[in-house]
Amino acid sequence: METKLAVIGLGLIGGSMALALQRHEGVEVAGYDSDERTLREALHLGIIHSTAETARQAAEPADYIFFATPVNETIRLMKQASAEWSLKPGVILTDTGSTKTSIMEHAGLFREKDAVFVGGHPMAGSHKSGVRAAKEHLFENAYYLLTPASGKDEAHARRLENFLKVTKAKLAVVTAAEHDAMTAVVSHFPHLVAASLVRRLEDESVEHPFARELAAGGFRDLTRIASSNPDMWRDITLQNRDELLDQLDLWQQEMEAVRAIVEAGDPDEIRRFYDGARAYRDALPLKSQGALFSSFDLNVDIPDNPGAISEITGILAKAGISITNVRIVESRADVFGILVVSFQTADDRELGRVCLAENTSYEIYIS
Ligand SMILES: NC(=O)C1=CN([C@@H]2O[C@H](COP(=O)(O)OP(=O)(O)OC[C@H]3O[C@@H](n4cnc5c(N)ncnc54)[C@H](O)[C@@H]3O)[C@@H](O)[C@H]2O)C=CC1
Ligand SMILES: O=C(O)C(=O)Cc1ccc(O)cc1
Repeated sequence: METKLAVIGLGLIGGSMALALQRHEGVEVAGYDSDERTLREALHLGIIHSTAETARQAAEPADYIFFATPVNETIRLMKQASAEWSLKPGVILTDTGSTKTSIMEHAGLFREKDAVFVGGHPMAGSHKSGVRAAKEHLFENAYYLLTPASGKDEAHARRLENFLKVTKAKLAVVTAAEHDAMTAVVSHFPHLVAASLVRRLEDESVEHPFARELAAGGFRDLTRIASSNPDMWRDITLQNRDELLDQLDLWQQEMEAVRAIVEAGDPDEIRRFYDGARAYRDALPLKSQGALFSSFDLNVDIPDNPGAISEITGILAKAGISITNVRIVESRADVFGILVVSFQTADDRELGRVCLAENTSYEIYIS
C-alpha cells in the first residue's frame, strides 16, 4: 500500500529526509518550499515525486508530514495546520528542528484533530544549506532524537521510529527539556563561540591585517560552523535563549578560571589544564556522527607536495570510492602534512583506508 509523505521545507535536511525515506517501497513524496527555485530543483533532482502549491496542499493527503523549515517558521506552520488544514485521520506530524521546547509547547494543538505531533531532531548536518547539499546518506549513524509529548504519544513515536529506521540513524527518545539542555552544550553554544572567535579575528585584523592570513589549521577547524546559515541560527538562538544564557554565564566562569591560571603562570597548572581537556576530548565517542562530527574522516600523513594529494585522490577515484572533501590541516616545507580525506559513510571510510593501505606506504589513521 502506498504511504504518502509530505516534506515542507526542502533544504539540506528536508531534501535529505525525502531522499532517505524513499528507500521505503511505495512511498510517494510530495514537497513544498516557499522558495520556487528550490521546489523546482527538488523535483528535478528526484528528491520529491510531486510539487505542491502550498504547504497545506502537500500535507492534507499525507500519512506523515515533516516540517524541515527554520524553527520559528515551523511553529507558524504548526499553528496554521492545527487551525486550518483538514488532516488525514491518524496522521503523524513531525519536524527536524534543532530546538524542541518551544515546538513541543505547540504539539498539543493537534490533540483534538486525530493527529499527533512527535518532535524530532536528526543530529547530522553541516554548515552548508540548501537543496543541492541534500544527501540520502546524511543521517546514517547519526543520533536522531525524538520528543513525544506524553506517554500517550509513545505508541505514535514508535510508529514514527519504525518509519525512520531506513535512514539508518540511531533513534533515541528524550524530553524536550533534556534535548534543549544537551544541544545547547554540544551544538548551539559552540556556534555562538565560533562566531565570536571569527569576530575577534576581524577586530584584530584592523591592527594586524596579516593575522587573517595566518588563520589556518586549528582556527579554521574550530570556526567551520561559523559559516552556517544565519537565519537558521537566529531562530535557534531565540528559541533556546534561556539555555544559552545559562551557558554564557558558565562560560564566563570558565574564562575567569582560565584567566586566573594564565595570570598565575604556574607551568604545571597550565599543563594540567590542557591535559585534562585533551583526555576528555580524546575519550569522546567517535563512532557516532553527533552534531559536531558531520563527516567520516581519514588522516593520511603525506609529504608536503601537490603530487601526493593527487596520488591519494587518484587511488580512491580509481577504486570508485567517493569522497566529500580533502584538506590539509598542517603543512610545512620538508615535513609531513596531514591530509584529511572525508567520506560520506563509515563503510566508505573503511574501504578507503584498506585501499590506501594496499596502494601506498603512508601512515593512515582515524583521529
Ligand atoms: N543544517 C543542519 O545541519 C541541521 C538543521 N536542522 C534543522 O532542520 C531545519 C532545516 O534546516 P536546513 O535544511 O539546514 O535549512 P535550509 O536553509 O537548507 O532549508 C530550509 C528550507 O526551508 C524553506 N522554507 C523556509 N520557510 C518556509 C515556509 N514557510 N514554507 C516552506 N518552506 C520554507 C527554505 O526556502 C529552505 O529551502 C531547521 O529547523 C534546522 O534547525 C537539524 C539538524 C541539522
Ligand atoms: O556543521 C556541524 O557540525 C553542525 O553542527 C551541524 C548541525 C547543525 C544543527 C543541528 O541541529 C545539528 C547539527
